[in-house]
Amino acid sequence: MAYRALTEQEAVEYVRNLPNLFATGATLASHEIGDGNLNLVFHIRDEEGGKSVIVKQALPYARVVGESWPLTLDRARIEAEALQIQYKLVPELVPHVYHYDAELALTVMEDLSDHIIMRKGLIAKNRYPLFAKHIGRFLAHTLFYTSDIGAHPYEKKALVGSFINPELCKITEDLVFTDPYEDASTNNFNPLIRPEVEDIWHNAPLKREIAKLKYGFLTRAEALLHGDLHTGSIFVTETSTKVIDPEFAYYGPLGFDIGAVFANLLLNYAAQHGLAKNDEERESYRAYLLETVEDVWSEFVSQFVQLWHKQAKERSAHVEGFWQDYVKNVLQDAVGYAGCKMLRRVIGLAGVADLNTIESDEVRAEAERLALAIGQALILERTQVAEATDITAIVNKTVGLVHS
Ligand SMILES: Nc1ncnc2c1ncn2[C@@H]1O[C@H](COP(=O)(O)OP(=O)(O)O)[C@@H](O)[C@H]1O
Ligand SMILES: CSC[C@H]1O[C@H](OP(=O)(O)O)[C@H](O)[C@@H]1O
Repeated sequence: MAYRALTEQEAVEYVRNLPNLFATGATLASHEIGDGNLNLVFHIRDEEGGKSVIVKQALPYARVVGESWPLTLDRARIEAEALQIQYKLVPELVPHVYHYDAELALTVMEDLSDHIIMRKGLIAKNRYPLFAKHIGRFLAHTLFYTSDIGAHPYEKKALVGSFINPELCKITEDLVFTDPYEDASTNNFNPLIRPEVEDIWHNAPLKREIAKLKYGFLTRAEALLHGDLHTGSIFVTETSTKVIDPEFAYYGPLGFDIGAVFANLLLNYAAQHGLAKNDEERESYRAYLLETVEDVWSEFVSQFVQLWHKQAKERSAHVEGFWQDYVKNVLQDAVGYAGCKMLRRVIGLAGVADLNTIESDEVRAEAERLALAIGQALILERTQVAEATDITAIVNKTVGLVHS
């Protein structure tokens, strides 16, 4: 069937014709529930039997802007293939793909509506005791087994070829690494923080460090990344974690995915200025978020190093001292990328609900100033970071400076 964007009814007819999903004649209800920046997402449910699926379809443009921003449909293939690779590595942490249709650029997958999008959960100040363990495992396994250390050299090169994702990478290159640091037309920030934003535009040492981080993103094909691992791409419950939406997947530096997780926890940390009901609640939730950042790193590193010792295919992996140097670089990259991702969410095109749900412009501006200060400190101080507690120290020091 030639490409066209489906209506809710057409999505029902589409899944009805797929084998082994719904009983013949089932009454299927369909709702378009997409709230992301790019695609259509249909939730389709058998009203009697209760079974449900998700149909995600790429539009030939970026939904958030409209037809004036054309965007490749190949992102649906990238997403479906990345989900399938991740599912093989960590099946409990990724939705099951039932069907992929290249012509229609759509994927039919497991419905995760019994989970909550983590960003919403953090805004509600929920705590997820197993999240760090789960996401540490997701990161360690997906990054290790697709890297030059854990994959066969031919397999790795073939994967690099399949995941050339130029248009989606260009979005990241522009929106994460370029536009926020100059007076770009895509920027969209609270007018009250213009002085702080202009300081960033004129901060030459900061821009030099961001240029280095961007160059790493452009050139270092280290592992198959999720590519956009923010808390809006993670579904959670108290006992389960599922990672969705890897349409930005490509071969890049490992620290980029880990940094995305750090950044989004720390954006919520900054937003607690306006989200928490009182000082006690704010401090307690912030402590939880910092502890989670540390736990994500320690879970990742312990699982990654274990895989390295037991499963490495690359012989140089066993050269004395190499794994320690490698892991230190990943942490410092993650800290730098976290900083860029914090700055882009405050200054650039696509903001985050954690900050945007703060109603008062003045209170939101205070939270945004803190996010900008933390982001800059992470970028500038990343090369001194040797363990995750150093991230906590940078955040605490920055909070002290902002409030002194
Ligand atoms: N597998 C799924 N199960 C349940 N809901 C989903 C699923 N995938 C996506 N959604 C819903 O659709 C929304 C947008 O999905 P997402 O993949 O983030 O789209 P986009 O690529 O446009 O950002 C999510 O926030 C979530 O509410
Ligand atoms: C014009 S795309 C902006 C922004 O949206 C993507 O996120 P998502 O698809 O999860 O909403 C990605 O972060 C892009 O940078």
